Amino acid sequence: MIEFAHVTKQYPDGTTAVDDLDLRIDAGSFTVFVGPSGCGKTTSMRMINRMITPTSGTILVDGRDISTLDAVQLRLGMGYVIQNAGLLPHRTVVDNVATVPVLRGDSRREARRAALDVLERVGLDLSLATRYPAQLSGGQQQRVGVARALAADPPILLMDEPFSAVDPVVREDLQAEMQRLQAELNKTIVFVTHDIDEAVKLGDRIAVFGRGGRLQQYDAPQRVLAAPATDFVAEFVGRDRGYRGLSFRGAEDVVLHDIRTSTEAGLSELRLQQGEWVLVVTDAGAPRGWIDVTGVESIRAGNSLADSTSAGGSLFGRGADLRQALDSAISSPSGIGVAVNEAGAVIGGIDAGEVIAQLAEQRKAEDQARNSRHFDGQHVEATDR
Ligand SMILES: Nc1ncnc2c1ncn2[C@@H]1O[C@H](COP(=O)(O)OP(=O)(O)OP(=O)(O)O)[C@@H](O)[C@H]1O
Repeated sequence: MIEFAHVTKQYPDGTTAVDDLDLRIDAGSFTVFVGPSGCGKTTSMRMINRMITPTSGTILVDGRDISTLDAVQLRLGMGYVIQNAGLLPHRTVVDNVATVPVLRGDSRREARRAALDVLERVGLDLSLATRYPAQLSGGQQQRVGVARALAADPPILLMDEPFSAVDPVVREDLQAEMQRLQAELNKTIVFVTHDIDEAVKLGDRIAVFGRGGRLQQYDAPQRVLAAPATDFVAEFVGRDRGYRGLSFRGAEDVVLHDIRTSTEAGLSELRLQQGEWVLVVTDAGAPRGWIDVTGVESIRAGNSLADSTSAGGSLFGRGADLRQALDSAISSPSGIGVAVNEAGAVIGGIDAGEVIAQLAEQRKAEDQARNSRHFDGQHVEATDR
């Protein structure tokens, strides 16, 4: 467990970067520090590994005041990942990852063998292990950065905007990888980002920092979205917080309808009215794109399938949430969101109205549950009297 008790950091020029921070981070939790630029997230994180010393207050790790511990020993128990990975340019990937275990006293051979295991664990192709960092993509470098931080198997992982410099698609991959790794490793992770979507996606709890280094709210992400503690938090999480909140609601109760589908070979038989859409699928049932009457005419005129169909919207599968289901419907040219099974074959569709109806049902059930709790409370009070 990591505890901040009345921690303040003032820089020599008088800037208060962190103001009276009180925070308890449970062991094994994924905690995200989020907030706009300059609100003290990085300063707070760097005080955990003593790269920065607080002006006042105490930080405890597993009950021990870190100012009384040896800084080098302390850091050996904390992996540290930064933006752009911070790899040593003149060392190969495998030697970058082996750095800390070697410092800790492992033999180079042992450390390299362990490094290869960790590289595999973070999803890096082992053929890249003998390359130098400059010969990797940004996303690959970031995976190596995570592997390096994990190499000495520290109980705590500090990650400072680790995915900010990579493109959105790679970033989603890395986020998914982090979620998978955390489920496997159960580390205490502190993660800094200014991106509320990233915070909501990754955090068990998120700490929202405001201007002047003051903590505004420390809560589960769904609570931050549903009940912002201050106007600042409401403003920071943005106007579409209701939409983001959909990601905490499962789509398993949404009823799927049959969708009209056709294989490419079947298209010549197709008779469509204006405004009707058919989903073109492979022989195995995987979606290839939507086609309407204009597309069918285009096929008959000899154009290719790709030139005659509209690319499908996002797909959703088992375990999807309402946000993914709604996005699938909204992004689909036909207005129908497509659900697929694990093999990628179409199992049905929904329209946006049905997702909204599902949301209303879930809310009604929650209201009823809340009301029945109130009644129970009154009942207890009445009999107590
Ligand atoms: N060495 C320093 N000397 C003086 N002021 C500093 C120093 N380092 C940071 N600050 C100031 O402290 C405040 C908090 O900075 P910090 O880097 O912790 O914020 P942050 O929330 O991590 O921001 P960002 O997201 O931009 O990295 C800012 O006003 C910053 O300018």
